[in-house]
Amino acid sequence: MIQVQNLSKSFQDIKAVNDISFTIKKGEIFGLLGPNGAGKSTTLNMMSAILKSDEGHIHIDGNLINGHAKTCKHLIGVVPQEISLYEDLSAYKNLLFWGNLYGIPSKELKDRINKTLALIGLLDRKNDLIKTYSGGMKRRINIAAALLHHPKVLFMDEPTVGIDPQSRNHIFEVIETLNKQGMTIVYTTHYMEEVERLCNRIAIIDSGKIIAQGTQAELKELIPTKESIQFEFNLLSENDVNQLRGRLPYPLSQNKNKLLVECTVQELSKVITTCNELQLSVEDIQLNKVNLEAIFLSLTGKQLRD
Ligand SMILES: Nc1ncnc2c1ncn2[C@@H]1O[C@H](COP(=O)(O)OP(=O)(O)OP(=O)(O)O)[C@@H](O)[C@H]1O
Repeated sequence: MIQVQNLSKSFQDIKAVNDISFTIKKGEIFGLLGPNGAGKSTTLNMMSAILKSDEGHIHIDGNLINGHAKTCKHLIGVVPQEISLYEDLSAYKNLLFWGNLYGIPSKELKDRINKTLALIGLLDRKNDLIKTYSGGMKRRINIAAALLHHPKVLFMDEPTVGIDPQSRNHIFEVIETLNKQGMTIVYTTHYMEEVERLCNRIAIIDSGKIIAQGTQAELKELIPTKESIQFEFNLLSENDVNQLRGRLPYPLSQNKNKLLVECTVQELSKVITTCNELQLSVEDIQLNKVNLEAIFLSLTGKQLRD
């Protein structure tokens, strides 16, 4: 559905996007994950023809996009980072305004607005002024505005920044419903939990470059670190650790009363049984998962939210 080839963009001497390429299949939720300033918005702005690229090509549903805003208009729905609504108008009137910009016939538009408001869970608030809405509700109206013209793909630029957890969940549910209906979605964020929950495939972007891409399982293969489980005991002597070493086939490392065992969750019961046999009382257990944060750290030497 989407092909991005060797895309680059500079602002004076800042190389905001540096020779990136990726392909997105129809019906996928594709995540662009990276810290602030990584180049996510610049990429999305080029993909929606808001910005012209210096180099490279973008094709969406067979159409060459490269700066052709007209081609994009009906193909793409864009949910920008900023809320773009009139505070003194109701949600319904805001959506009427957006729908008219797309030339949707008025009878059809009313029906679409009601359906879209129902989808985002705000039909009962449709006549309330936007200024009475919470930040999260405004975001949901922003999403509705991007859907009225029935685009084939939806671009969402950090749609959950600065909103409460309940609205965040609501937005996730909307995204999942849209995706089930077949919508292809490009989702940018610096929250790894969001891409872990939502995205089929992910490109990790840093300093304008894609440093890794693939499914979560593929990305996890990129680093040698395995899952590990940390046990905390009431008391743990060197002799206890030696006994555990003799009985367990996993690498162990001790730090005072804590023991790091390089095993998977599936192997946890074996460790607990052995601890019970040795009469070691486990106080706490913590799972250290190989997540995207760990992958980012391993590939760049820094935290996602540095
Ligand atoms: N219009 C512009 N003029 C000058 N520099 C820009 C412009 N837009 C973006 N940049 C710079 O390009 C780089 C990438 O910015 P971009 O907004 O694409 O990053 P991002 O990953 O979306 O981050 P954020 O989450 O902070 O929006 C940054 O160094 C930014 O300062």
